[in-house]
Amino acid sequence: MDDVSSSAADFRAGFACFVGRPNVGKSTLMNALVGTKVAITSSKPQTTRRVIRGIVHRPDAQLIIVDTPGLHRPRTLLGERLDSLVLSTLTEVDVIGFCLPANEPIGKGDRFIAEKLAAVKRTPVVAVVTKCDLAAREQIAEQLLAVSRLAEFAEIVPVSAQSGDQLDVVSDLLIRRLPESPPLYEGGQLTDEPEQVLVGELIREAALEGVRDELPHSIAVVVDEMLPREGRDDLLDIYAHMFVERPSQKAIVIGHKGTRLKDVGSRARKQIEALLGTRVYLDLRISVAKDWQRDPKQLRRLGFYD
Ligand SMILES: Nc1nc2c(ncn2[C@@H]2O[C@H](COP(=O)(O)OP(=O)(O)OP(=O)(O)O)[C@@H](O)[C@H]2O)c(=O)[nH]1
Repeated sequence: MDDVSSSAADFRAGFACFVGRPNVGKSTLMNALVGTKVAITSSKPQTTRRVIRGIVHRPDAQLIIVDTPGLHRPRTLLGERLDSLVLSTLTEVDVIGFCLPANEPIGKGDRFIAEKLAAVKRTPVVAVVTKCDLAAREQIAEQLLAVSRLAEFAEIVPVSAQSGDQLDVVSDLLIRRLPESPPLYEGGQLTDEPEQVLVGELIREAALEGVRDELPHSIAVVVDEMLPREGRDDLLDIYAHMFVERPSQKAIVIGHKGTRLKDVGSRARKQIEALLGTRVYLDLRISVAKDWQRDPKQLRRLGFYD
């Protein structure tokens, strides 16, 4: 049996979140740290709209990662809500990881976030220089220097989520800033995001595939129901609704004679089956919810709470 009393004394547990411009590799880094795919990654910005937690379990610590959407200037009501969500997350966590890619110069967006972070005085910020596999050694060195001039950071650490290089160092640096505390979650638990939300994200990801330029942020997904098929323990019925803002967008998602929608459904179904480890029947509908991004009532219905 483990000696619980002695290990509890040095155990650390707490919360971290990653911020950074869209597309800097926050979700990929979190997934790599946690070791399983819980957030959605894509090559286009702002796919992460919800706070998703992944948990790193170590013998000496438990690091609960809250993944935040890209911090950006508000453009729509949805944008404003996201930003206030991000800012309230920042004050609630024990440590913040500020991601800046190694292969792009520091820009306006990074400076904007650095300013916001400077206002959150209570929480230590570790600057994480991401995507180091994409940059040469000198470029990484220059970036580390540039980051050190950007603001005061508790630490600056280079990492590649792709190659796995320095992932353990990132964990260590974050964990060092957590309070001494017994574990907050049971062992083996990887995420406390309700499965329904993850399933919705997978569907949204499949629906955006190939049409991101036309419909960048105009698709929302609500999973109405997930339940085992009666008399079967190997099949799950999932009923989900996609919402777009205009009839023209609906036509794009459906495609010629419905071929695209069918394709979206089958791609999403495969991802969901991989996530849940069971066979899935997916009933996927699409509706127009006019200007849902600007309408507080619709936003609440679609799961974006105040
Ligand atoms: N080569 C390389 N690519 C990476 C690495 N980390 C992320 N990427 C790629 O960069 C792109 C963006 O990564 P995400 O993890 O979705 O970025 P994000 O910051 O979470 O983006 P938002 O959700 O838009 O805020 C994806 O195409 C990733 O595959 C890395 O370490 N190396």
